[in-house]
Amino acid sequence: MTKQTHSFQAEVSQLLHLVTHSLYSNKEIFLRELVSNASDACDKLRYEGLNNDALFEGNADLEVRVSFDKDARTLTIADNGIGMSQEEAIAHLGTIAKSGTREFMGKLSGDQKTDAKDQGALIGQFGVGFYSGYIVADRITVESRRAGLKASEGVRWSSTGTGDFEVETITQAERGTKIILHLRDDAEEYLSAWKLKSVINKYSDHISLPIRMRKEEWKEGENDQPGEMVLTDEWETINQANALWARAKKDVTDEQHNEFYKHISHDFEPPLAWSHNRVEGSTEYTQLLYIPSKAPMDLFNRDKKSGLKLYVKRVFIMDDAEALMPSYLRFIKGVVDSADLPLNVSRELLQESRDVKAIREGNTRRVLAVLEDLAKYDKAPVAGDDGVTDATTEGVTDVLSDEDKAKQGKYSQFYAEFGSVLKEGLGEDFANKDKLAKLLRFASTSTDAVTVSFADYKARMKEGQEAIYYITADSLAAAKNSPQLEVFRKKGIEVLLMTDRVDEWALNFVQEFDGTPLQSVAKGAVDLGSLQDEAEKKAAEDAAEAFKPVLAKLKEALKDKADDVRVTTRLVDSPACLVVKDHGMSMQLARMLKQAGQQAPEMKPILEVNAEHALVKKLGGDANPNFNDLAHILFDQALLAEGGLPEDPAAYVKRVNALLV
Ligand SMILES: Nc1ncnc2c1ncn2[C@@H]1O[C@H](COP(=O)(O)OP(=O)(O)OP(=O)(O)O)[C@@H](O)[C@H]1O
Repeated sequence: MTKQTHSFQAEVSQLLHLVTHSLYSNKEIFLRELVSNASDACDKLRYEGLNNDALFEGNADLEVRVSFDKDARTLTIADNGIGMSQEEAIAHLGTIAKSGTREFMGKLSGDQKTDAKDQGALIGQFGVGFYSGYIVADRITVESRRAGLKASEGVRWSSTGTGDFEVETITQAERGTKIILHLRDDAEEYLSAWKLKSVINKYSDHISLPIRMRKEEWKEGENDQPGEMVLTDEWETINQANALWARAKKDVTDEQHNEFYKHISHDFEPPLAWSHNRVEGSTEYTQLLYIPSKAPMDLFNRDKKSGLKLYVKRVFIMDDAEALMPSYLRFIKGVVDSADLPLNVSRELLQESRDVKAIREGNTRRVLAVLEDLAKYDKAPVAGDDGVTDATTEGVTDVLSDEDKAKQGKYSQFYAEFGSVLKEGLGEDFANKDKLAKLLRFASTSTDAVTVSFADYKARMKEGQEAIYYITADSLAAAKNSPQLEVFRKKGIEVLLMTDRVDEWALNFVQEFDGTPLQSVAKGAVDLGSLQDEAEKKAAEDAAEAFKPVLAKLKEALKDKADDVRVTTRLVDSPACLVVKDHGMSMQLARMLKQAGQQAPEMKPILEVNAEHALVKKLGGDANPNFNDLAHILFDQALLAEGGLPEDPAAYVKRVNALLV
């Protein structure tokens, strides 16, 4: 192929512009990105080579070489990994491969307020892959040959990073890729072995391949000239070159974990927590699991692949090994390195393997244990609390180690990001249902913060209270103002306020907690049991008795709308409310299903009326000429109060207006 010129994809030009204009404050990350790509390329070769030994071309010692040429002012990062064909070089280096990068770019350019410096700081943490080379280079030349292709089928790609790039065919004996950076004037510092080593140590020490540089030697000066370090022909390994997860736990620093996590997840924030273990027994494996700090944008896509990489005896096998984690923990990132699985294991085989099942169960247990631990130290103040202690930290002494102190607040952070997905586990993972129930947090009538666990609630239950009361609603405001809460408020009984869309579905799987049943305050008749005294019970019965004739008329007037009408003691300030039968679907869920275009059972709610309320009293007997209109208004208002809409809003308005004039 003679030299051809191609244009960059529009997003690449945009990215390159940002890279060159805003990243000067954090230049050195380019090396992390290029070494990371080289390492990925070697992993790919090792994997493809499992079934095709010829790809190694007689050399299976994979490595990355970093070298520089002071005179030519170039820095080269070379690997003997999978390499690129001509088509691959055009496709991969002319477009943005990572969907995450594209989203990130969208966010950056959408936010006009961030100036170039802030943008620089942001992308600096995020990493922009190959294109980060342009932070320090005014031209990048890539020479590559894909493993298995003929020497004459190599490719040279070259660009100044402005608009277009050139490609031509070259002959390259060794497979793999050389990234040659023609350094800018202000990037001369990278022509120093000392500088390069320090950056590689900082960012790339976790890379399991050897990263090699030419050894330097001190050479005495001649003729009174000062001595200097000169490069020799010997290559030395400058990193630890063993897989991070295979090292002893105590030998891995937090910074190394942070860098490794960023390398495997492409996340730009450090992880919230991690767990690193060697599991021995009938199935042997090493697990290194990270809980991210932030949820990805596609968290609720249940088809999203898990974030675990599978290795077998240090050989990379696959990304996104979904069989290693249950779907509700799909946000966990990390590595599993198995000692037992065959090297040629396929995705299909993974689904059926007993070892994999054991690993999945082990991973699940481990993640839940980390979450339990974070939850134990989560110091979330409850309303009226001075923030010093609360029920969640009970049992924890005041003298916390620094490590435990660092855990404070992390569970709330985790829960805000991932609480909803965790709830999927209630329906998915019956073996761990009890553990998951302990990890749930809700707002309640005592606090708007989503921090109340079932255990906290139980510890605060009133004497004689027999159930954990909760209400589901579309929003916190709707839940808090729900008429169904009135009697609970009056009696000072806490009610959990559940406002997450999945709550009602998830609660189907949790009927009780630690022996105490869960009871929706919007379902069935209220039975406060021994929380109600005899006098109250008697008064309620009398009121119901006296109200019977009106009730009969109400039932008749509303027979098309209400399944039943009854007198209730749950209301204090409101005239009426709607409830559903004990095990019925809540009105809120039925509405949600309908909105989502799904089948929801046609159901008529029960209208409960407060016989003590002035409006209800006004309904009166036969004499009231407006009885029918009032009855409908009562029903429609109860519907409005719980977030619904009257079936015929115009008729409702007409009725109210008729009474107002
Ligand atoms: N050293 C290399 N050897 C082989 N291919 C490479 C090398 N460097 C880059 N590539 C190819 O170029 C593509 C683009 O690289 P870039 O750094 O922009 O993002 P990325 O590495 O794809 O992100 P991710 O790591 O998520 O795949 C890579 O996916 C890879 O196919």
